[in-house]
Amino acid sequence: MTFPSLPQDTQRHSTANRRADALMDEDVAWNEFTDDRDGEQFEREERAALRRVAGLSTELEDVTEVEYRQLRLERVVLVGVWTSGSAQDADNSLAELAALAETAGAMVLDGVIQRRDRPDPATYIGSGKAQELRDLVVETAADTVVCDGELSPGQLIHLEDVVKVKVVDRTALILDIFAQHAKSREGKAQVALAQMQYMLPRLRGWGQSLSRQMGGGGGGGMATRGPGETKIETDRRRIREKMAKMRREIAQMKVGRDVKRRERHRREVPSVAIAGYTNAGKSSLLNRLTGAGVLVENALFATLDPTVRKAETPGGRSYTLADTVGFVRHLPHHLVEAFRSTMEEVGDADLILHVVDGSHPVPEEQLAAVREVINDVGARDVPEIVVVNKADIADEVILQRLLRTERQAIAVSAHSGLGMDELLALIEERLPHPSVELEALVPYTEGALVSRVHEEGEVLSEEHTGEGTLLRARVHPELGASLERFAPATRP
Ligand SMILES: Nc1nc2c(ncn2[C@@H]2O[C@H](COP(=O)(O)OP(=O)(O)OP(=O)(O)O)[C@@H](O)[C@H]2O)c(=O)[nH]1
Ligand SMILES: [Mg+2]
Repeated sequence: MTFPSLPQDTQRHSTANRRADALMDEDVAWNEFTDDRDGEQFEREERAALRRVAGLSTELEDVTEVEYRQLRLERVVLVGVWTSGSAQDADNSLAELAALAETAGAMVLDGVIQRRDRPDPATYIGSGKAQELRDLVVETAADTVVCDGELSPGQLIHLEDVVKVKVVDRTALILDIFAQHAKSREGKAQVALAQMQYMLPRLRGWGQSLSRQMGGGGGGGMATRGPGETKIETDRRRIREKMAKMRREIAQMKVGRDVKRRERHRREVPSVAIAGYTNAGKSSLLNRLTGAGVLVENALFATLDPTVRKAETPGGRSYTLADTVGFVRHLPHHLVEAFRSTMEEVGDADLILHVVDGSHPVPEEQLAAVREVINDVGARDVPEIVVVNKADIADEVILQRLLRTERQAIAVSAHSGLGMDELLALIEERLPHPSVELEALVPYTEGALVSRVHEEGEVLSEEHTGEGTLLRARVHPELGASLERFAPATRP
């Protein structure tokens, strides 16, 4: 499946801004939400009931599938609540939501932002504004509203009641993109686990709606409980069982990866992890540095499965270079949890290349969002080089600002190759040095050992003598042990 390119449509953005202005005034009546039912709700209950039937009639695997297939969005309107920061921040956040929606395959028709202290506990935006949003939905013939945040199950339902089309939140959208992009068995399992975690509390919404429909609703025992609710209990239990099974499977897959990683450790091959915000150019950088041929796409989260490639410093030392999952602001917590084992690659690295898109209006926000996750997976102490990418199209002022404020930063372009030699030299400099320094006179019959010193260690000097190769080098302890017997006889 291919994804549409990111929104270049300035027309749409200006429409979105106008809309945003129109809705920007403080909504004073934010707590006027009441639970009055006026008959309109049946429409929503009907929709919920329809979705429910689709889920009921199939196996549990299909509940997940059905629910997420329905997220294949068509015509969407975006809505955000702006609680803090500048108007520009709010616009950027909505522009990012637009990019996410388009990556998921949706057509973005319009976007609105409401300024308020906090999201409305009942309907996310204020109830008055929700009505205006309903008008916008009708006017644009949208079939879905996407909210720029994580909504409670109740908020989703109440807002659906007002706008009368499907409402999804940022979390569901990101989960959906991840589900579309995961390729490996481990990646797919991780996403499925996160989806189930997200769905679990949201099944309750259907339960309430069904019990109301059935005239239930009280806290009665078995006898008064509607059949729908019983079914939901069964579903919940089965989802929990499936989640437990999934966790076990993921833990097993992790064992395989850990073994490989331990092997690299034993041989002390240094590891470099490429981390960074989604679409920053991480895969492009990996390709440029190693010719790896990893999928590059102008879409968010093109890469979900970590690719590890072998690379060499200009001096000939081997190291591994790993491409990783991109980060995004407000990455759903379930996903961080689910991808924890993958993210541990970053925590375990000897060096992080933190790639940031220099052509973004505020790259600092992306740097901060990524560092939050890096800290979260316990990689705080791993040395970092900030690689400011897309220098070919970046604003010079922003580039200079980043290079000034970041401790160790370098401007590059994965496209043009600008800065690559400097970056390679910098990586070599920052890689950890092997711990054993020694001198060895290796006979010419042991050429393989000399090659290993070049590949796995650092050669400080090399001299070809009558008796063999005289090396001064830094190597890891294991290789040091193999070289012990060739220690040159100490001269008097
Ligand atoms: N102009 C310019 N574009 C670049 C550069 N590097 C990458 N891009 C473009 O940026 C987009 C994203 O590149 P990727 O390498 O897929 O980014 P990524 O960080 O791996 O993205 P995800 O895997 O989706 O998180 C693609 O359209 C690239 O062609 C660069 O140096 N200059
Ligand atoms: Mg990528």
